[in-house]
Amino acid sequence: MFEKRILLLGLDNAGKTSILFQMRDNQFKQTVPTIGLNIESLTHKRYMMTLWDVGGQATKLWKHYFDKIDGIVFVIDSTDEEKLLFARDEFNRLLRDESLTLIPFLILYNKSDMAEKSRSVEELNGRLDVEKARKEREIAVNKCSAQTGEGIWEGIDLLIEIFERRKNGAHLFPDLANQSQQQEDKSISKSLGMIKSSVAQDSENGGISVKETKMSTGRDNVKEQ
Ligand SMILES: Nc1nc2c(ncn2[C@@H]2O[C@H](COP(=O)(O)OP(=O)(O)OP(=O)(O)O)[C@@H](O)[C@H]2O)c(=O)[nH]1
Ligand SMILES: [Mg+2]
Repeated sequence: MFEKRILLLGLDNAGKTSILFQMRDNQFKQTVPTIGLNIESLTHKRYMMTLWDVGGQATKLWKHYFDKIDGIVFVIDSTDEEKLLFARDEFNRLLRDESLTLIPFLILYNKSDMAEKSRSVEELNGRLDVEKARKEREIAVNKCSAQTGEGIWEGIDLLIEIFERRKNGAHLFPDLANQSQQQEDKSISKSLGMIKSSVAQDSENGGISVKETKMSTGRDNVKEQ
């Protein structure tokens, strides 16, 4: 079983909580605007996913949840012409955020059940400039409806395909992945170096005093350079 932390982001009223409840309960439930967040852990295929549904009214607070996440599901109301521009701004802000450089995205164009108002994937992709963003980021896209449930799991499966590819060492942007790996390795060996020298100092002062220094690298088999 693989554990993944996934953030559900998007403007208020996009349908994040409705999607989360549909995934959890297999039915459409009435929601109220989210103040704070909802968290649900769901198992799908070989993945244990913890989904963090963050309220869309306070977009400035999103960054507090960026640490240690594996994917972002960005939900857009496909029927809301007026809000598309704001959604694009927020989407671009996420793409520019340095701590998210390697994070894959799934964009869900929600409310597809409102057939008359719901825009096509092609049009929405164009409005968000998804093709441009895809030049340096893995972005899956799907239309869905939290009301009928259609398209949600299909979208999640696309995200899982990205996780699977990466697990097998096939990163779509290997240069970016390597660069970030090297930076991580450097900062880890720097920390290990600091621990070593502090232990050495202690033994010079006569006696071995082992300091309680716990480190979590987040990775196994870290090689020192
Ligand atoms: N027709 C239709 N309505 C939907 C769908 N998804 C959500 N809604 C409605 O859209 C409104 C907002 O849904 P929420 O799930 O609360 O939206 P949210 O993104 O969580 O909003 P915040 O918590 O404010 O960020 C509610 O009235 C939902 O019933 C959908 O797929 N189809
Ligand atoms: Mg909500």
